[in-house]
Amino acid sequence: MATPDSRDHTIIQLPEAISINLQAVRIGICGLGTVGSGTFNVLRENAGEIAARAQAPVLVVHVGARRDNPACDLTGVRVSRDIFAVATDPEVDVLVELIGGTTVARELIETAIRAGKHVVTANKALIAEFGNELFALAAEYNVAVRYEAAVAGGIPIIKALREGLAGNRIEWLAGIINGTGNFILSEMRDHGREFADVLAEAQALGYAEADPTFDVEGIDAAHKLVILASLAFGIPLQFSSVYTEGITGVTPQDLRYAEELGYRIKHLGIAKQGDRGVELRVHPTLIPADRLLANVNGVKNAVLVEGSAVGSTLYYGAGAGGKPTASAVVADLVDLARDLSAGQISRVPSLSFCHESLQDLPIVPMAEVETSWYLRMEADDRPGVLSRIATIFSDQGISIEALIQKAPQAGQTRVPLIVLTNRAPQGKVDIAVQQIEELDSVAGRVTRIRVEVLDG
Ligand SMILES: NC(=O)c1ccc[n+]([C@@H]2O[C@H](COP(=O)([O-])OP(=O)(O)OC[C@H]3O[C@@H](n4cnc5c(N)ncnc54)[C@H](O)[C@@H]3O)[C@@H](O)[C@H]2O)c1
Ligand SMILES: N[C@@H](CCO)C(=O)O
Ligand code: NA
Repeated sequence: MATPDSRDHTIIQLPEAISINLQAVRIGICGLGTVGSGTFNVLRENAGEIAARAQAPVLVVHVGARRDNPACDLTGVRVSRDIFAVATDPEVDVLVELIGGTTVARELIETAIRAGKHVVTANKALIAEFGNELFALAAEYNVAVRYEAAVAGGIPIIKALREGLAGNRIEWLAGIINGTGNFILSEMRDHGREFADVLAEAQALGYAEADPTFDVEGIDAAHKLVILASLAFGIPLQFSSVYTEGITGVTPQDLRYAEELGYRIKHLGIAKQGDRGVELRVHPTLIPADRLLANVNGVKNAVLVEGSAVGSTLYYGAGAGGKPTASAVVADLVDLARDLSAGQISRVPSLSFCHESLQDLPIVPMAEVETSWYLRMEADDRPGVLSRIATIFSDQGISIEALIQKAPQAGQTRVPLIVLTNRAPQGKVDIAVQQIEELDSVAGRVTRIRVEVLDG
């Protein structure tokens, strides 16, 4: 590490209390898009507080970017078009990877680790899919890989699970963990806006992934859920085990009917551990409208964690966006700077549990996962139809909590019928739905959305 006065770019005003003789932590940022530019600017704007907390100036010395970003004043900072020049720069202590994706980003991080650099990343796809390998490589080279920004943007949920809740057995967690998806559902519900129109706005605001199907098909939430589940239960990262359903099938009609029934539809990531193993699932979910999670709107995220000792705790804040995500990246940098000054970079294991203690618990098959269900169908409005449907449910041992028949829509002979069931395994519901879809008196497919009450 260099002393700040040995560099020509030390133009940041630091409080006098921070000794100028302290060694600076030298940062290389790769990727100067939404999060990269946010991180660069937060480090500049809050340099005094950051240095006071880190007990050392945290200085960006090298930026790797395809092009400059007008939002960032790069005067005095080395800039390379080749991001690998940052990963091998002997003057860089910590590489911040903010390019995204799992190919070049993986190679970049591995190069940095092999060059003895610590890494901070916001890349949930990379951690979820290749985190096991990256953490092992980092351990081999005695460097840290930090990823607070990878889950729920600015909310310090990784910190909470790795450290704050370390005294608990985590029973389950449920979260709104994709800002773009929550923004879309909120705008559709509150302002009747079109899905595609809101998605375009989320992209313009810098919330969406480079490929927005990751947001709307639930893949991004699945990446994040896998990370949360590993931290919560001490299991290796296993992206392929997550059941993933997005929000593209949620209609304005269902948002409205849910509301009428006293529920809201939210896209949730849910991880639960029980006697039969671990449930890992991402899907739209009806939750009672009076729950805190039901009232998390727009780009906000929230994660509800049920711990054996603490009970329920809830973490809320901005789930996407440049500055909020930068807040998490910079928090990792401050943490790392503190660890570096204490000479203890692996004080907290990457996945909270010691690597040797990670346990590959069985994943509960979806057919066995029990929830309540919202089922909507179009049925003939004539005697006997309701009792046929009710019999199909009772034959599968599924009890009906509510059955509502709506008025027919203009020009329609069939009526929308909504069934709310009590808790039942998905396998039973699959059979009942198939039998209902085969009835002549029911048209088309049955819309199915899970219902969770999220009781602590
Ligand atoms: N945007 C958010 O709100 C948010 C929140 C949390 C995490 N993330 C994650 O942060 C990462 C960055 O996201 P973003 O929204 O800032 O994306 P972005 O597209 O705004 O920025 C990425 C930048 O990296 C650059 N880049 C990509 N490949 C490069 C290469 N090979 N060489 C040089 N530059 C390259 C691009 O030109 C772009 O400027 C992603 O992993 C994303 O999942 C984003
Ligand atoms: N695309 C992501 C960014 C934050 O991880 C989201 O909308 O939540
Ligand atoms: Na976070």
